[in-house]
Amino acid sequence: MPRFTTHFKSLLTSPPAAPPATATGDTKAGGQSASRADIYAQIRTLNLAGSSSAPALPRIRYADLHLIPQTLAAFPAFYLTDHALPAPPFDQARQLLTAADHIKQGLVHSQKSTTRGYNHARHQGREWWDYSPEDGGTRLTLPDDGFQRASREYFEKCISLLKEICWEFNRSYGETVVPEGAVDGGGFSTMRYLRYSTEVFDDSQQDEGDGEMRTPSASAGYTHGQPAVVDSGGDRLPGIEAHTDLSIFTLITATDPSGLYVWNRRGKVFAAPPVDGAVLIMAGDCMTYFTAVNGKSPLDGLDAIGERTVLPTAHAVMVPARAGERYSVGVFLRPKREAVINRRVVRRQGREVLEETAFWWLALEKLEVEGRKCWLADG
Ligand SMILES: O=C(O)CCC(=O)C(=O)O
Ligand SMILES: [Fe+2]
Repeated sequence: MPRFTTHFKSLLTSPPAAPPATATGDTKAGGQSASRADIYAQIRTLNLAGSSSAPALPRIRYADLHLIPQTLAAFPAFYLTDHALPAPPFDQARQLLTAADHIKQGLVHSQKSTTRGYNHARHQGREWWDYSPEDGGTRLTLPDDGFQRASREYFEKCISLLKEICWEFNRSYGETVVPEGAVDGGGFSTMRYLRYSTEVFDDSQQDEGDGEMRTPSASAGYTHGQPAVVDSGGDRLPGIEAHTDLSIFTLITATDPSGLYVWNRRGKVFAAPPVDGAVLIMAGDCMTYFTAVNGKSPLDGLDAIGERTVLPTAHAVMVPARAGERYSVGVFLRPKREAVINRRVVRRQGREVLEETAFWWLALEKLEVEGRKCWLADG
């Protein structure tokens, strides 16, 4: 069976199925997909010019959740406004990510989990800590009641909101898009505090800096080897390489300076700066499995892509040189490990059989992808 990587490559670099009539995000004339080099060139240009010169992402009010399914079939992400979420826990992110090294060391997961606790990977201009929801967020965390309360509250409220968006898909389409039991108890959801700063560069390995974003080689952690993001002058910038998230939905809030970019299936880049009082919502890999054409899977390539299919939001962070530190908080709604995320019909030994894909399989398969995450666009 061809690798998962190849299929996703073809999904994201081939002209998409016709968007719905109301869609405007994807209808760039010509329908040509952009190469990875084009996308990074666009991001670098916007990054230098300031994000206000980039096309804007749509804004949806909480009262209009029903607009989300059609919006996500047309745009790679959207802002949600007028929600009732608490203030994002940036102070908590700062508190943890600027704590003394010996404190951070005590928060590293003993089994080197990449989704629990303080990350053990080398620092490539960003560092991060993952909230562990088990036992009410009391594991691998700071021994501080205020910190724990604010983190738990933000995580739980965001997860409830993302679940509401899932039910909105089911309601809008009058059928089960997101299986009900998949996110019971929060599934395998988590929350991440990130800090982007030149202070956290790892200087043990230098890069020649030829103006390309780097695909880190696969390792037990997120990255190793070169810094992830290098600008055309050879400056290393805090950032995160191009990827999609292993989630159903991801909710992001960030401080200035801006630095997050998302792009659609035709390679049109949108800036996603922080917007006061709004949260940014992106689609994760699971949405493509949930919204594939009936009986098809993203593993079937373009055949799986219909009008309603939501592709995972490709995104990258590049913080402008000398712009100062950026903090962000990402909340990832994920299914339970054993949840079936897709059923497709395949021919085996001359017979048609129904094949089920479980979330744990997708998670493992994604770990196999060379470079782990940067497998979206050709180029
Ligand atoms: O910092 C951000 O805005 C994005 C972080 C991100 O993409 C991730 O952790 O998966
Ligand atoms: Fe991400």
